[in-house]
Amino acid sequence: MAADTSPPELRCSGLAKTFPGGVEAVRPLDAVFEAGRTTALVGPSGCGKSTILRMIAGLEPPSGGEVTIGGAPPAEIRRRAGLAIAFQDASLLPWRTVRGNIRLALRLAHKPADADAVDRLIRLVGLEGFADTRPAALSGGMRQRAAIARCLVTGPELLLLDEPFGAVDELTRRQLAEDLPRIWQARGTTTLLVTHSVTEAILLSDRVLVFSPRPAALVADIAVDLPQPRSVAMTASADFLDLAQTVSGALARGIAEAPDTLAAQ
Ligand SMILES: Nc1ncnc2c1ncn2[C@@H]1O[C@H](COP(=O)(O)OP(=O)(O)OP(=O)(O)O)[C@@H](O)[C@H]1O
Repeated sequence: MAADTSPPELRCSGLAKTFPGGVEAVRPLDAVFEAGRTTALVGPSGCGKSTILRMIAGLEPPSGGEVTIGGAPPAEIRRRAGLAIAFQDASLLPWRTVRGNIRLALRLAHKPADADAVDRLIRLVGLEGFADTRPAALSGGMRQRAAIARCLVTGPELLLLDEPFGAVDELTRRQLAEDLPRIWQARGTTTLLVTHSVTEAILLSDRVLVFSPRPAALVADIAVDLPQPRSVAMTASADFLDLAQTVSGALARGIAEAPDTLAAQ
């Protein structure tokens, strides 16, 4: 792999956000995300996880601190189309088919149209038979899966996933949880994943960051040292259950130590 395409290290230094109206969403965050690793961000609803992801993507200006990706501001990785983001509301272009939306991502990233790669991803996310369907004729979960395929097709260096499986049924979710890490690990993609599911966080990641209720403050930084590749069957193992208890315990501690949370939500 050429040096300029190797996955970059992501660094948050004192990264903080207070919105102009005075809502404090993110307490200063110092974290380094190693290249090629997957980190899950978990925390109570509304704590500030999406705000962190948006600041990392350069879509929301921090009110304090900074984000650097490979030593440069987020605008740089966006300029070279090395960043892919899937948010909860899969924003597909309504007038394009599934295949058309995925191909467009390649075109916008100035990458060659690889019809085989597009079809492989469509199959991987379980949309075989819907390649020529427009978003309006898909379910919410199918749209999310199309958006995930669109993110992956460009082979991003940095992948930001915000509750990407929110509208996906349990069976497909399990399948995606097994299949997707294989893709991004094989490519050495640095991945950040926001999820409400402790199981998903552990299954998909090398590391879980647990945040307090708003304003999001880092409560725990937990290494997930389970072997790869992982399968859903592992969720019943003693090691997995131990980790799940550690993450749930940290979540509970964050809530207990933020007594003014309910009033502030
Ligand atoms: N543009 C904005 N202006 C003011 N407040 C905002 C803005 N965007 C988000 N917030 C507030 O910041 C807080 C954190 O929101 P954010 O979406 O980051 O939380 P989250 O942890 O991702 O939530 P969820 O898990 O429910 O998706 C919320 O209280 C939200 O209302």
